[in-house]
Amino acid sequence: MCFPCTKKNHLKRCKSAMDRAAGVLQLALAGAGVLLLYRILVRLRAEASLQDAVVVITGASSGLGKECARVFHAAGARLVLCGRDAARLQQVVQELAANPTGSQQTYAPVAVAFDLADRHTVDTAAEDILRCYGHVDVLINNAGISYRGAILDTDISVQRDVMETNYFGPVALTQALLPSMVRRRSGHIVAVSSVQGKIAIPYRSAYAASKHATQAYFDCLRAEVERCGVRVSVISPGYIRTNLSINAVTGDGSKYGVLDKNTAQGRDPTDVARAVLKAVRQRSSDVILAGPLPSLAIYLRTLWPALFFKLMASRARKEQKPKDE
Ligand SMILES: NC(=O)C1=CN([C@@H]2O[C@H](COP(=O)(O)OP(=O)(O)OC[C@H]3O[C@@H](n4cnc5c(N)ncnc54)[C@H](OP(=O)(O)O)[C@@H]3O)[C@@H](O)[C@H]2O)C=CC1
Ligand SMILES: CCCCCCCCCCCCCCCC(=O)OCC(=O)COP(=O)(O)O
Repeated sequence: MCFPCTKKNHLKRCKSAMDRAAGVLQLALAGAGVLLLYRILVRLRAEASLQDAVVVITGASSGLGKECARVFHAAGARLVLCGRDAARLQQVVQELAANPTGSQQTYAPVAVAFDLADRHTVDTAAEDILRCYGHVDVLINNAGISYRGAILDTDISVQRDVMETNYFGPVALTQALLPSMVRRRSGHIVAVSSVQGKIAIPYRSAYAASKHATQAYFDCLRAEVERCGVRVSVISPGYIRTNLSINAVTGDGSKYGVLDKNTAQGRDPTDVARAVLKAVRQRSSDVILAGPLPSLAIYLRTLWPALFFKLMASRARKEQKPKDE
């Protein structure tokens, strides 16, 4: 009796079917092995790519930018660190230069200080950046400011100022550096956006609008320059433990000056910087670094907008200041 199928006189046919199945299984295993090997090789090739790479980081004087500087420095990148305050940048340069890491060859970073919100300085800064090493491999548009306020109480100049820093500044720097990347048919542009580039939360209009604009611009750019060998990643983190909320502007342009609970309890900036490094290594297009609730909110905004808007209106009512009532 044939053991596998229990039919009498069936052993021969059944055996050959089993042989065939074993052959198919072997082939599948071999295929999976080749695929795994290929992926490991692709990964190794990508992981090696940051040694000596010229990486420009804006907003490198504090928070996420400073942590990005640390992790890209440790990966062997040649850094150009940007921010408004030359002295704070110099401090980061010295900290990194004093910290050679492991067996990796590291380089002392260079600092280029300029104000992203000043449209007259960005082109000159881009020329200074290009003069450092002759080209740029990775541009990380990280600098940004936050905002707190009701639209009714917010001066239009504040709406414009936040857009200048968070949107037009990075766009101007990107467009100034892009032609050289396209000429070399190589480069990677990262935009640090936010969960608020995917969903808009009440009393954050200027910030959320600037991040939505960032998402849209860099999505367009990704599609347009892929054929030129230039990659684009948009990173959308949830709360990160930095001074962002302290530096936020309010409706009248004054500084908010408070470390919000959400920000204080946010992710470790080093972890987020590692995720930025991974996105560059893996050439990821769009990365959301958020917990389940914000991620669910992003899906809800697309799949059930009416419910999302109701939840946001209820949030706005709860946050409403007494003077608005
Ligand atoms: N913290 C959070 O919860 C989250 C942050 N993000 C994003 O991460 C990015 C980094 O913010 P984070 O590290 O948290 O905040 P920080 O306030 O610590 O860092 C902001 C950086 O931007 C620089 N900067 C601000 N304005 C300008 C300007 N006009 N020109 C040039 N540089 C400027 C600052 O440097 P200097 O003042 O010396 O010029 C500083 O280095 C931002 O784009 C933010 O929107 C996204 C999601 C969550
Ligand atoms: C099932 C869905 C329920 C809806 C819940 C809404 C959840 C909203 C999550 C919001 C996450 C926002 C992350 C923001 C990250 C960021 O950019 O932070 C920078 C800020 O300045 C944040 O300002 P905030 O005033 O919001 O602290």
